[in-house]
Amino acid sequence: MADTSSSAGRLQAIRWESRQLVILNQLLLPHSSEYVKIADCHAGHHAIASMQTRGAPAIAIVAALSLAAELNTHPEFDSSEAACNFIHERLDFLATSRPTAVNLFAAVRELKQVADQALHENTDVREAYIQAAEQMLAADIADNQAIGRFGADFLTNEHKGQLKVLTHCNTGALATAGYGTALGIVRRLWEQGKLEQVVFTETRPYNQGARLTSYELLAEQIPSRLICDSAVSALLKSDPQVSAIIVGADRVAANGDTANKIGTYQLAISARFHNRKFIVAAPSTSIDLNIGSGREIVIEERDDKEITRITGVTCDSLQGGKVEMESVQIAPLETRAWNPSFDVTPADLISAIVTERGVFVKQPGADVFDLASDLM
Ligand SMILES: CSC[C@H]1O[C@H](OP(=O)(O)O)[C@H](O)[C@@H]1O
Repeated sequence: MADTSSSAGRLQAIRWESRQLVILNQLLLPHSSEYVKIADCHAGHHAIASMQTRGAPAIAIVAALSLAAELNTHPEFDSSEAACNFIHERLDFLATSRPTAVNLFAAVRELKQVADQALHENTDVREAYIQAAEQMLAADIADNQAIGRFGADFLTNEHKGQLKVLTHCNTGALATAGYGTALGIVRRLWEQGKLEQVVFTETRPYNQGARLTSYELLAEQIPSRLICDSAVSALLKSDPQVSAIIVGADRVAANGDTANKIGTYQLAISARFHNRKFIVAAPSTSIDLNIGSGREIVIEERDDKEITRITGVTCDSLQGGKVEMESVQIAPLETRAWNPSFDVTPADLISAIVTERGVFVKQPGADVFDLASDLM
Protein backbone atom coordinates (compact mmCIF):
# COMPACT_ATOMS: atom_id res chain seq x y z
CA MET A 1 0.00 0.00 0.00
CA ALA A 2 1.35 3.48 -0.80
CA ASP A 3 2.54 5.49 2.17
CA THR A 4 -0.07 8.05 3.09
CA SER A 5 2.58 10.66 3.76
CA SER A 6 2.20 11.60 0.10
CA SER A 7 -1.40 12.89 0.59
CA ALA A 8 -1.25 16.21 -1.17
CA GLY A 9 -1.69 19.40 0.75
CA ARG A 10 -3.49 18.02 3.77
CA LEU A 11 -2.42 18.10 7.39
CA GLN A 12 -1.15 14.64 8.39
CA ALA A 13 -2.05 13.76 11.97
CA ILE A 14 -1.24 10.10 11.26
CA ARG A 15 1.79 9.05 9.18
CA TRP A 16 2.26 5.42 8.14
CA GLU A 17 5.59 5.12 6.31
CA SER A 18 7.50 1.90 5.64
CA ARG A 19 5.23 0.17 8.14
CA GLN A 20 6.23 2.58 10.88
CA LEU A 21 3.66 4.78 12.67
CA VAL A 22 4.16 8.37 13.79
CA ILE A 23 1.45 10.73 15.05
CA LEU A 24 1.24 14.45 15.59
CA ASN A 25 1.21 15.10 19.36
CA GLN A 26 -1.99 17.15 19.59
CA LEU A 27 -1.38 18.08 23.23
CA LEU A 28 1.31 20.46 22.00
CA LEU A 29 -0.68 22.09 19.15
CA PRO A 30 -0.88 24.81 17.99
CA HIS A 31 2.36 25.97 19.55
CA SER A 32 4.53 23.05 18.58
CA SER A 33 4.17 20.48 15.80
CA GLU A 34 5.98 17.43 17.11
CA TYR A 35 5.58 13.89 15.80
CA VAL A 36 5.74 10.93 18.17
CA LYS A 37 6.79 7.44 17.04
CA ILE A 38 4.30 4.73 18.03
CA ALA A 39 6.22 1.46 18.00
CA ASP A 40 3.75 -0.81 19.73
CA CYS A 41 0.34 -1.19 21.40
CA HIS A 42 1.46 0.22 24.73
CA ALA A 43 2.54 3.45 23.02
CA GLY A 44 -0.69 3.39 21.02
CA HIS A 45 -2.81 2.93 24.14
CA HIS A 46 -1.01 5.80 25.89
CA ALA A 47 -1.34 8.10 22.85
CA ILE A 48 -5.12 7.54 22.81
CA ALA A 49 -5.76 7.64 26.57
CA SER A 50 -3.63 10.79 27.04
CA MET A 51 -5.24 12.41 23.96
CA GLN A 52 -1.97 12.90 22.09
CA THR A 53 -4.24 11.62 19.34
CA ARG A 54 -8.04 11.96 19.48
CA GLY A 55 -11.14 11.94 17.36
CA ALA A 56 -13.31 8.89 16.87
CA PRO A 57 -11.91 7.73 13.49
CA ALA A 58 -8.31 8.62 14.38
CA ILE A 59 -8.51 6.64 17.65
CA ALA A 60 -9.50 3.48 15.75
CA ILE A 61 -6.83 3.94 13.09
CA VAL A 62 -4.00 4.68 15.54
CA ALA A 63 -4.99 1.65 17.61
CA ALA A 64 -5.05 -0.60 14.52
CA LEU A 65 -1.75 0.68 13.16
CA SER A 66 0.02 0.59 16.54
CA LEU A 67 -0.51 -3.19 16.52
CA ALA A 68 0.53 -3.35 12.86
CA ALA A 69 3.76 -1.55 13.76
CA GLU A 70 4.35 -3.97 16.65
CA LEU A 71 3.65 -7.01 14.44
CA ASN A 72 6.03 -5.66 11.80
CA THR A 73 8.97 -5.95 14.19
CA HIS A 74 7.75 -8.88 16.28
CA PRO A 75 9.89 -12.04 16.14
CA GLU A 76 8.46 -14.99 14.18
CA PHE A 77 5.53 -16.58 16.00
CA ASP A 78 5.73 -20.30 16.85
CA SER A 79 2.48 -20.89 14.98
CA SER A 80 -0.41 -19.11 13.25
CA GLU A 81 -2.50 -19.84 16.34
CA ALA A 82 0.07 -17.99 18.47
CA ALA A 83 -0.02 -15.02 16.10
CA CYS A 84 -3.82 -14.97 16.17
CA ASN A 85 -3.95 -15.19 19.96
CA PHE A 86 -1.39 -12.36 20.24
CA ILE A 87 -3.51 -10.15 17.97
CA HIS A 88 -6.69 -10.85 19.99
CA GLU A 89 -4.93 -10.08 23.27
CA ARG A 90 -3.39 -6.83 22.00
CA LEU A 91 -6.67 -5.63 20.47
CA ASP A 92 -8.49 -6.28 23.76
CA PHE A 93 -5.86 -4.14 25.51
CA LEU A 94 -6.22 -1.30 22.98
CA ALA A 95 -10.01 -1.39 23.49
CA THR A 96 -9.48 -0.23 27.11
CA SER A 97 -7.96 3.12 26.05
CA ARG A 98 -11.20 5.21 25.77
CA PRO A 99 -14.83 3.98 26.11
CA THR A 100 -17.14 6.21 24.06
CA ALA A 101 -16.07 6.32 20.40
CA VAL A 102 -17.50 3.19 18.79
CA ASN A 103 -15.05 3.27 15.86
CA LEU A 104 -12.36 1.70 18.10
CA PHE A 105 -14.57 -1.25 19.04
CA ALA A 106 -15.79 -1.75 15.47
CA ALA A 107 -12.16 -1.84 14.29
CA VAL A 108 -11.20 -4.32 17.03
CA ARG A 109 -14.08 -6.61 16.00
CA GLU A 110 -13.24 -6.36 12.28
CA LEU A 111 -9.50 -6.94 12.76
CA LYS A 112 -10.07 -9.98 14.99
CA GLN A 113 -12.22 -11.44 12.17
CA VAL A 114 -9.41 -10.77 9.68
CA ALA A 115 -6.92 -12.66 11.85
CA ASP A 116 -9.36 -15.53 12.46
CA GLN A 117 -10.10 -15.83 8.74
CA ALA A 118 -6.39 -15.92 7.85
CA LEU A 119 -5.90 -18.64 10.46
CA HIS A 120 -8.84 -20.60 9.08
CA GLU A 121 -7.55 -20.25 5.51
CA ASN A 122 -3.98 -21.04 6.62
CA THR A 123 -2.62 -17.78 5.15
CA ASP A 124 -0.15 -15.38 6.79
CA VAL A 125 -2.02 -14.02 9.83
CA ARG A 126 0.46 -11.21 10.52
CA GLU A 127 0.42 -9.97 6.92
CA ALA A 128 -3.36 -10.18 6.68
CA TYR A 129 -3.68 -8.03 9.81
CA ILE A 130 -1.19 -5.38 8.65
CA GLN A 131 -2.87 -5.00 5.25
CA ALA A 132 -6.33 -4.73 6.85
CA ALA A 133 -5.11 -2.00 9.23
CA GLU A 134 -3.56 -0.12 6.31
CA GLN A 135 -6.84 -0.32 4.43
CA MET A 136 -8.64 1.40 7.33
CA LEU A 137 -6.36 4.40 6.93
CA ALA A 138 -7.04 4.70 3.20
CA ALA A 139 -10.78 4.06 3.56
CA ASP A 140 -11.25 6.81 6.16
CA ILE A 141 -9.94 9.54 3.85
CA ALA A 142 -12.27 8.37 1.08
CA ASP A 143 -15.18 8.23 3.54
CA ASN A 144 -14.52 11.78 4.72
CA GLN A 145 -14.44 13.14 1.17
CA ALA A 146 -17.79 11.45 0.47
CA ILE A 147 -19.23 12.95 3.66
CA GLY A 148 -17.96 16.34 2.49
CA ARG A 149 -19.70 16.01 -0.86
CA PHE A 150 -23.01 14.71 0.52
CA GLY A 151 -23.09 17.27 3.31
CA ALA A 152 -22.27 20.25 1.12
CA ASP A 153 -24.89 19.22 -1.45
CA PHE A 154 -27.50 18.78 1.30
CA LEU A 155 -26.84 22.26 2.69
CA THR A 156 -26.61 24.08 -0.65
CA ASN A 157 -29.64 22.39 -2.20
CA GLU A 158 -31.87 24.38 0.13
CA HIS A 159 -29.75 27.51 0.55
CA LYS A 160 -28.72 29.65 -2.36
CA GLY A 161 -25.66 31.89 -2.04
CA GLN A 162 -22.80 31.49 0.41
CA LEU A 163 -23.27 29.76 3.75
CA LYS A 164 -22.32 30.69 7.28
CA VAL A 165 -22.14 27.65 9.55
CA LEU A 166 -21.05 26.83 13.10
CA THR A 167 -19.09 23.82 14.27
CA HIS A 168 -17.98 22.41 17.63
CA CYS A 169 -14.81 20.66 18.73
CA ASN A 170 -12.38 19.40 16.07
CA THR A 171 -13.59 17.05 13.39
CA GLY A 172 -10.98 17.70 10.72
CA ALA A 173 -7.73 16.14 9.56
CA LEU A 174 -6.62 16.09 13.22
CA ALA A 175 -9.53 13.83 14.20
CA THR A 176 -9.41 11.47 11.24
CA ALA A 177 -7.03 10.03 8.66
CA GLY A 178 -7.47 13.27 6.72
CA TYR A 179 -9.99 15.86 5.40
CA GLY A 180 -12.49 15.43 8.26
CA THR A 181 -16.17 14.80 8.87
CA ALA A 182 -18.05 17.95 9.92
CA LEU A 183 -14.97 19.95 8.99
CA GLY A 184 -14.89 17.94 5.76
CA ILE A 185 -18.26 19.46 4.87
CA VAL A 186 -16.83 22.90 5.66
CA ARG A 187 -13.80 22.15 3.44
CA ARG A 188 -16.06 21.04 0.59
CA LEU A 189 -18.20 24.18 0.86
CA TRP A 190 -15.02 26.27 0.77
CA GLU A 191 -13.65 24.34 -2.23
CA GLN A 192 -16.95 25.03 -4.04
CA GLY A 193 -16.84 28.76 -3.23
CA LYS A 194 -20.01 28.40 -1.16
CA LEU A 195 -18.68 29.20 2.29
CA GLU A 196 -18.87 32.72 3.66
CA GLN A 197 -17.52 31.85 7.10
CA VAL A 198 -17.29 29.04 9.62
CA VAL A 199 -17.75 29.96 13.27
CA PHE A 200 -16.16 27.50 15.68
CA THR A 201 -16.31 27.07 19.44
CA GLU A 202 -13.29 26.92 21.73
CA THR A 203 -14.57 23.60 23.15
CA ARG A 204 -13.46 23.57 26.75
CA PRO A 205 -11.68 21.99 28.54
CA TYR A 206 -9.30 20.40 25.98
CA ASN A 207 -9.86 23.32 23.58
CA GLN A 208 -10.12 21.20 20.42
CA GLY A 209 -11.66 24.23 18.68
CA ALA A 210 -9.41 27.04 19.88
CA ARG A 211 -6.24 24.95 19.46
CA LEU A 212 -6.91 22.39 16.72
CA THR A 213 -9.72 23.64 14.47
CA SER A 214 -8.12 27.08 14.37
CA TYR A 215 -4.80 25.42 13.40
CA GLU A 216 -6.45 23.64 10.48
CA LEU A 217 -8.56 26.56 9.23
CA LEU A 218 -5.71 29.07 9.43
CA ALA A 219 -3.41 26.68 7.54
CA GLU A 220 -5.89 26.68 4.64
CA GLN A 221 -6.95 30.31 5.01
CA ILE A 222 -10.61 29.32 5.41
CA PRO A 223 -12.59 32.33 6.70
CA SER A 224 -13.44 31.58 10.28
CA ARG A 225 -14.27 33.07 13.64
CA LEU A 226 -13.68 31.67 17.15
CA ILE A 227 -16.26 32.03 19.91
CA CYS A 228 -16.57 30.84 23.49
CA ASP A 229 -18.78 27.80 24.04
CA SER A 230 -21.09 30.05 26.06
CA ALA A 231 -21.64 32.49 23.15
CA VAL A 232 -23.47 30.13 20.77
CA SER A 233 -27.05 31.09 21.67
CA ALA A 234 -26.23 34.81 21.61
CA LEU A 235 -24.66 34.34 18.16
CA LEU A 236 -27.69 32.47 16.76
CA LYS A 237 -29.97 35.16 18.18
CA SER A 238 -27.92 38.04 16.75
CA ASP A 239 -26.86 36.56 13.38
CA PRO A 240 -29.62 35.01 11.23
CA GLN A 241 -26.99 34.24 8.57
CA VAL A 242 -25.67 31.30 10.64
CA SER A 243 -27.89 28.74 8.94
CA ALA A 244 -26.65 25.45 10.34
CA ILE A 245 -24.66 23.81 13.10
CA ILE A 246 -22.53 20.88 11.90
CA VAL A 247 -20.92 18.52 14.42
CA GLY A 248 -19.13 15.17 14.45
CA ALA A 249 -19.99 12.04 16.40
CA ASP A 250 -18.34 9.47 18.58
CA ARG A 251 -21.19 7.00 18.69
CA VAL A 252 -24.60 7.14 16.96
CA ALA A 253 -27.29 4.74 18.22
CA ALA A 254 -29.65 2.94 15.83
CA ASN A 255 -32.36 5.56 16.48
CA GLY A 256 -29.98 8.46 15.75
CA ASP A 257 -29.24 9.55 19.34
CA THR A 258 -25.67 10.85 19.10
CA ALA A 259 -22.79 10.99 21.58
CA ASN A 260 -20.40 13.79 20.76
CA LYS A 261 -18.11 16.28 22.51
CA ILE A 262 -19.59 17.79 25.68
CA GLY A 263 -21.58 20.88 24.78
CA THR A 264 -23.10 19.37 21.62
CA TYR A 265 -26.47 18.72 23.30
CA GLN A 266 -26.90 22.36 24.29
CA LEU A 267 -25.95 23.44 20.75
CA ALA A 268 -28.78 21.24 19.45
CA ILE A 269 -31.22 22.77 21.93
CA SER A 270 -30.17 26.26 20.82
CA ALA A 271 -30.42 25.30 17.14
CA ARG A 272 -33.99 24.06 17.71
CA PHE A 273 -34.94 27.21 19.64
CA HIS A 274 -33.49 29.43 16.89
CA ASN A 275 -34.92 27.29 14.07
CA ARG A 276 -31.54 26.38 12.50
CA LYS A 277 -30.46 23.03 10.99
CA PHE A 278 -28.49 20.71 13.28
CA ILE A 279 -26.39 18.28 11.25
CA VAL A 280 -24.34 15.30 12.46
CA ALA A 281 -21.51 14.22 10.16
CA ALA A 282 -19.93 10.81 10.74
CA PRO A 283 -18.68 7.75 8.86
CA SER A 284 -20.88 4.66 9.15
CA THR A 285 -18.13 3.22 11.39
CA SER A 286 -19.41 5.67 14.04
CA ILE A 287 -22.92 4.18 13.93
CA ASP A 288 -23.55 1.46 16.52
CA LEU A 289 -26.55 -0.60 15.42
CA ASN A 290 -26.05 -2.81 18.48
CA ILE A 291 -27.63 -0.15 20.69
CA GLY A 292 -31.18 1.08 20.25
CA SER A 293 -30.81 4.50 21.86
CA GLY A 294 -28.35 6.91 23.46
CA ARG A 295 -29.25 5.62 26.94
CA GLU A 296 -26.87 2.73 26.35
CA ILE A 297 -23.82 4.88 25.44
CA VAL A 298 -21.00 4.93 28.02
CA ILE A 299 -19.83 8.52 28.56
CA GLU A 300 -16.16 8.91 29.40
CA GLU A 301 -15.40 11.05 32.46
CA ARG A 302 -11.94 12.54 32.55
CA ASP A 303 -9.69 13.92 35.29
CA ASP A 304 -10.90 17.01 37.20
CA LYS A 305 -7.53 18.62 36.55
CA GLU A 306 -8.42 19.04 32.86
CA ILE A 307 -10.89 21.67 34.09
CA THR A 308 -9.19 23.11 37.17
CA ARG A 309 -5.85 23.53 35.39
CA ILE A 310 -5.11 25.09 32.00
CA THR A 311 -2.16 24.03 29.90
CA GLY A 312 -0.69 26.78 27.81
CA VAL A 313 2.47 28.58 26.85
CA THR A 314 3.75 31.53 28.86
CA CYS A 315 5.50 34.33 26.95
CA ASP A 316 8.82 33.76 28.68
CA SER A 317 8.74 30.08 27.78
CA LEU A 318 8.77 31.18 24.12
CA GLN A 319 11.82 33.39 24.46
CA GLY A 320 14.26 30.55 24.38
CA GLY A 321 12.64 29.35 21.17
CA LYS A 322 11.69 26.14 22.95
CA VAL A 323 8.01 25.85 23.65
CA GLU A 324 7.26 24.72 27.17
CA MET A 325 3.70 23.73 27.94
CA GLU A 326 2.90 24.87 31.45
CA SER A 327 -0.05 23.60 33.41
CA VAL A 328 -1.45 26.36 35.65
CA GLN A 329 -3.99 25.83 38.45
CA ILE A 330 -6.88 28.21 37.74
CA ALA A 331 -9.31 27.04 40.43
CA PRO A 332 -8.55 26.83 44.16
CA LEU A 333 -6.56 23.68 44.89
CA GLU A 334 -8.66 20.56 45.56
CA THR A 335 -11.62 22.08 43.70
CA ARG A 336 -13.86 19.20 42.62
CA ALA A 337 -15.07 19.25 39.01
CA TRP A 338 -17.43 17.18 36.85
CA ASN A 339 -15.67 16.48 33.55
CA PRO A 340 -17.73 14.33 31.14
CA SER A 341 -15.97 14.25 27.77
CA PHE A 342 -19.21 13.74 25.81
CA ASP A 343 -22.98 14.19 25.98
CA VAL A 344 -25.87 12.62 24.05
CA THR A 345 -28.06 14.61 21.68
CA PRO A 346 -31.51 13.03 21.16
CA ALA A 347 -32.42 12.16 17.58
CA ASP A 348 -35.43 14.48 17.82
CA LEU A 349 -33.08 17.50 17.79
CA ILE A 350 -31.03 16.28 14.81
CA SER A 351 -32.03 17.44 11.29
CA ALA A 352 -29.88 14.98 9.34
CA ILE A 353 -27.05 12.49 9.71
CA VAL A 354 -24.49 12.74 6.90
CA THR A 355 -22.41 9.62 6.22
CA GLU A 356 -20.26 8.36 3.35
CA ARG A 357 -23.32 6.32 2.33
CA GLY A 358 -25.54 9.36 1.99
CA VAL A 359 -27.68 11.76 4.04
CA PHE A 360 -30.17 10.15 6.42
CA VAL A 361 -33.28 12.01 7.62
CA LYS A 362 -36.24 11.02 9.79
CA GLN A 363 -39.52 9.96 8.23
CA PRO A 364 -42.16 12.74 8.29
CA GLY A 365 -43.62 12.94 11.78
CA ALA A 366 -40.98 10.64 13.26
CA ASP A 367 -38.76 11.85 16.10
CA VAL A 368 -36.14 9.12 15.60
CA PHE A 369 -34.09 7.76 12.70
CA ASP A 370 -34.17 4.21 11.39
CA LEU A 371 -30.47 3.81 10.65
CA ALA A 372 -30.60 0.03 10.40
CA SER A 373 -32.88 0.39 7.37
CA ASP A 374 -30.89 3.34 5.98
CA LEU A 375 -27.65 1.33 6.11
CA MET A 376 -29.09 -1.89 4.64
C1 LIG B 1 -14.48 13.08 13.69
S1 LIG B 1 -14.03 13.25 15.37
C2 LIG B 1 -15.44 12.83 16.25
C3 LIG B 1 -15.47 13.39 17.65
O1 LIG B 1 -14.30 13.08 18.47
C4 LIG B 1 -14.01 14.20 19.33
O2 LIG B 1 -13.80 13.85 20.69
P1 LIG B 1 -12.28 13.81 21.31
O3 LIG B 1 -11.58 15.03 20.82
O4 LIG B 1 -12.49 13.76 22.81
O5 LIG B 1 -11.70 12.51 20.78
C5 LIG B 1 -15.25 15.05 19.23
O6 LIG B 1 -16.31 14.50 20.01
C6 LIG B 1 -15.55 14.90 17.74
O7 LIG B 1 -16.77 15.42 17.36
